[in-house]
Amino acid sequence: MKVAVLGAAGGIGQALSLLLKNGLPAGSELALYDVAPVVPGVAVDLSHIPTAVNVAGYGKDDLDPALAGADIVLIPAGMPRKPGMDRADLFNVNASIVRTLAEGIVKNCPKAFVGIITNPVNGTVPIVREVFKKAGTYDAARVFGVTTLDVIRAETFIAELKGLDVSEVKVPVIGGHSGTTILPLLSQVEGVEFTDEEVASLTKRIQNAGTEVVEAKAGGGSATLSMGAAAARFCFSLVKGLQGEENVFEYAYVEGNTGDAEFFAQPIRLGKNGVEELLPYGELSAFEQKAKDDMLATLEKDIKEGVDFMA
Ligand SMILES: NC(=O)C1=CN([C@@H]2O[C@H](COP(=O)(O)OP(=O)(O)OC[C@H]3O[C@@H](n4cnc5c(N)ncnc54)[C@H](O)[C@@H]3O)[C@@H](O)[C@H]2O)C=CC1
Ligand SMILES: O=C([O-])CC(=O)C(=O)O
Repeated sequence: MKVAVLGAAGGIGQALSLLLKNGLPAGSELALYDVAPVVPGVAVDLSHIPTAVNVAGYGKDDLDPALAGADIVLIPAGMPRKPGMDRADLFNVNASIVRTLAEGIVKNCPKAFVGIITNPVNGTVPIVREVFKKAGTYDAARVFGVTTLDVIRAETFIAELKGLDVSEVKVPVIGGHSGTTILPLLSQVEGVEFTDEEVASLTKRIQNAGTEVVEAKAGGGSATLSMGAAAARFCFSLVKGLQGEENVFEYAYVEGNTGDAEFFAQPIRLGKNGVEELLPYGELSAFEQKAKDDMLATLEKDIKEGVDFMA
């Protein structure tokens, strides 16, 4: 198993790479690519951890060897938000970074599973699709916008509020990955009752959780450690699917079949081909239905921005 992390020297990249070094199956290869000159040092640093995962660092001119033969590519490369910015404000800088990296994937590992973390996820995932389509290598079952952070936040906040064991709390989060496009389905959380006020305030907190971190870091960036944990969880699920394990489920922003928007986070079953099955998100409460109806225009605009960038 070879996993490449593109943007590996950044805040997310380093946290994620640490978790992968400790958690990938024995014999795996971890390829760390970044344009920052510190990346070989990050690789040397990690290589001193005693696990049977081989780590190699690749500098800015070595995208091709970093990607050669990769089974999974995770992309946290690009600029994070500062206070006062929306994720959409990152589009101009990050769109071309994602395009270049996607072109590298086409050239070196067109069959890899690709997890896109770079914001704005609503628009960067369509860019990757367009690059792959142009090259004739697109397979919707292998391209994922990573929205796992929304899921783990929802689980954490609900467990805290209700005094539950967080490992037992499961929360569907559908839609996109910014503001109101993030839609937690609190009506489907098993064994918990919420008042209308709790539904309204929890939904808002989950939607604004990224901004909560951006403001707390006060100009020092956005979520990196929780995102590292979220991306590692998603990667380990991809690995389990690839290894033939059954019943591996996650939520991700994919070109799916909900009929809501071209790309939409929905439940998926993972397997050897990536998305093995697209699952329905079930029944929505009146509150959730309205929230979904209200945000679809924003999500569609974000998707169109990504598609238009490649036109
Ligand atoms: N999907 C999600 O839930 C989340 C997404 N993010 C996004 O992840 C991205 C990265 O965030 P951080 O790690 O905090 O930023 P960071 O600034 O700490 O790290 C970004 C890294 O990308 C590298 N980079 C820039 N251009 C590159 C290129 N062309 N090729 C390879 N590497 C390149 C930089 O050198 C840097 O090391 C941001 O766009 C951020 O908004 C952040 C949190 C959650
Ligand atoms: O808020 C941001 O800019 C980073 C992010 O996507 C998140 O933390 O969910």
